[in-house]
Amino acid sequence: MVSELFDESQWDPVATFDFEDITYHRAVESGTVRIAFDRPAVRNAFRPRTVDELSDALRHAKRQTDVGCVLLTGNGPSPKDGGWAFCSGGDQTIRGESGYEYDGSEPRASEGGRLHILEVQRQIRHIPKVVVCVVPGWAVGGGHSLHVVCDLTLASREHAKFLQTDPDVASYDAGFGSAYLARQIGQKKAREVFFLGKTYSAAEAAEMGMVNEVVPHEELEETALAWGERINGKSPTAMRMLKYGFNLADDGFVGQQVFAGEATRLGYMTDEAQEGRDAFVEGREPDFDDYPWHY
Ligand SMILES: CC(C)(COP(=O)(O)OP(=O)(O)OC[C@H]1O[C@@H](n2cnc3c(N)ncnc32)[C@H](O)[C@@H]1OP(=O)(O)O)[C@@H](O)C(=O)NCCC(=O)NCCSC(=O)CCC(=O)c1ccccc1C(=O)O
Repeated sequence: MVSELFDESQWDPVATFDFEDITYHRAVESGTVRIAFDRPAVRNAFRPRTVDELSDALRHAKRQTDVGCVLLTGNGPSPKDGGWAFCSGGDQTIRGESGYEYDGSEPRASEGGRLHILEVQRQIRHIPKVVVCVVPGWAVGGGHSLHVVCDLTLASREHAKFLQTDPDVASYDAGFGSAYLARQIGQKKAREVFFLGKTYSAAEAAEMGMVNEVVPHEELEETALAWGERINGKSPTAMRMLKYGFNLADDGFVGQQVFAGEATRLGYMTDEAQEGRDAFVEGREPDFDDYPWHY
């Protein structure tokens, strides 16, 4: 069983990979993929292997031109105690002096401690698709930050809980996890999340503006899939430009670069741009007379 909420008839495994810490599926009937933490016994805490796998799955999803929506969730419940989690952040049991450490048997063990969940945050931020965080239980620490960076968050009414423990374990996401959270819920509330470390229910998180919708636990994944279908019905170009437009001001020059790159792609697709290319290739002056100075 992948997860108690997972409907096998709606999904095919993505065969390219042999993941250990996550599962990766593609919807049978729509351009939606589902990437899920699969360490429910530790509330889906991530270790370096988990982060590598997440990164590989996101890189693969990015390149699927018929996929418009990525669902990021956590499998469950825990076989130990039945508890549910999206993700409880970095696995504290393998945290070394300079980051989270591979187990000695893994090929990358010699690389030392890693903090590369931040690279995954940037992948989520830049992927030209809508990423929906589907929260079936705890979203804590680095798991909370992942929910913050996703485009939308859908939460289980009964089991979703939101908590920032970073300062309890002397960690600090001083990037998207805190500063971008403040954009979502306001400075006072974001500071409360980190400085008081209170646990918020799904309803409270929705009230604060960091969760889009709260649904009964049993309906979580079917609602997420329905959101994916809705998203996939829209114009890919419009959705991509909107995502990058939403990101632009907060992401500085990188935000501008990503948005401008897509604007360049649109430019390349015009006859006008092709005239520029053809003129160079044919060794003649370009003739842009047919192309108006639009206003
Ligand atoms: C998540 C809890 C609130 C759940 O509480 P509860 O339901 O009572 O369950 P427990 O009995 O506590 O837990 C069950 C079981 O799971 C183990 N476990 C839970 N979380 C972790 C974890 N993060 N690491 C390792 N193991 C975990 C727990 O020990 C139990 O095991 P048993 O063997 O059954 O006893 C609660 O569990 C909790 O508070 N967990 C810790 C949350 C936490 O502090 N997370 C780390 C925050 S720091 C972080 O995530 C850093 C991330 C990062 O890489 C980063 C780096 C640089 C900049 C920014 C970041 C960033 O934040 O993203």
